[in-house]
Amino acid sequence: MTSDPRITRLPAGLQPGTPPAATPDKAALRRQLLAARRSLDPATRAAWDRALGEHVLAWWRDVNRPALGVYWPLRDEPDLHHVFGEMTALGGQLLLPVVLERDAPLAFAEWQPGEAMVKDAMGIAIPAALRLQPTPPALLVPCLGYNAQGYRLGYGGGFYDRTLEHAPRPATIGIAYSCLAADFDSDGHDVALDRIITEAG
Ligand SMILES: Nc1nc2c(c(=O)[nH]1)N(C=O)[C@@H](CNc1ccc(C(=O)N[C@@H](CCC(=O)O)C(=O)O)cc1)CN2
Ligand SMILES: Nc1ncnc2c1ncn2[C@@H]1O[C@H](COP(=O)(O)OP(=O)(O)OP(=O)(O)O)[C@@H](O)[C@H]1O
Repeated sequence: MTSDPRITRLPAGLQPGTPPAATPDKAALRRQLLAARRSLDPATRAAWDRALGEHVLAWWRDVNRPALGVYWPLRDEPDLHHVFGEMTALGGQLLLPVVLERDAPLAFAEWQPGEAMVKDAMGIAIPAALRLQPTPPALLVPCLGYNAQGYRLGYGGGFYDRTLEHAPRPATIGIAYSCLAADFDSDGHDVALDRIITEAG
């Protein structure tokens, strides 16, 4: 097992550390980044998830907040399940995002690692016993892509942006593999994340 980026199989023109050229077409960029993430070698992905988990744990030990919004990985997003137990042991309540309606902010539900899950209408895993809570003071935000200014590209629902436009704005940590760095312009409604954590730190 290795974290050597040379063993990844990325599409031509999308090698680690080489952001793709700026494109005005976010749909095309989403397809490109989804393909890049899907094509990651499983051993590399596992090593990167372990490294990401360590960085997130170190951040969580420092920030000392009562609750953290995490995510259940979708479409080859980094999987941080291996550190969620330890994060709970450190004292924080974990919450998962829940889409209650389109064109609206996310809701958040209390979640304990290991509890029963169901799929919602969009096919996203949510706790079977939905215990809704206010937006947490800190959020891990999965990024399909991210740019040098800390803006994120998601799946096009606008849910995180609509969540972050409300006060009090949570501390936001974008989670991504470093090969998903991209060059795109932010839109007026986009909210920059406080920090992006990748496998590199
Ligand atoms: N792991 C994880 N959970 C999450 C999110 C996430 O980004 N990651 N979300 C973060 O928001 C919410 C789900 N958001 C989603 C937004 C759009 C689509 C979706 O299928 N979009 C269509 C295109 C829609 C359009 O262009 O209008 C698609 O991709 O085909 C799926 C989930 C809540 N849970
Ligand atoms: N705060 C907002 N107010 C109004 N419309 C918004 C807001 N945020 C996003 N939108 C709209 O939602 C749609 C998707 O936004 P965007 O492309 O930024 O999604 P995304 O961040 O990739 O998706 P997601 O957060 O669900 O993963 C766009 O049509 C955008 O105009």
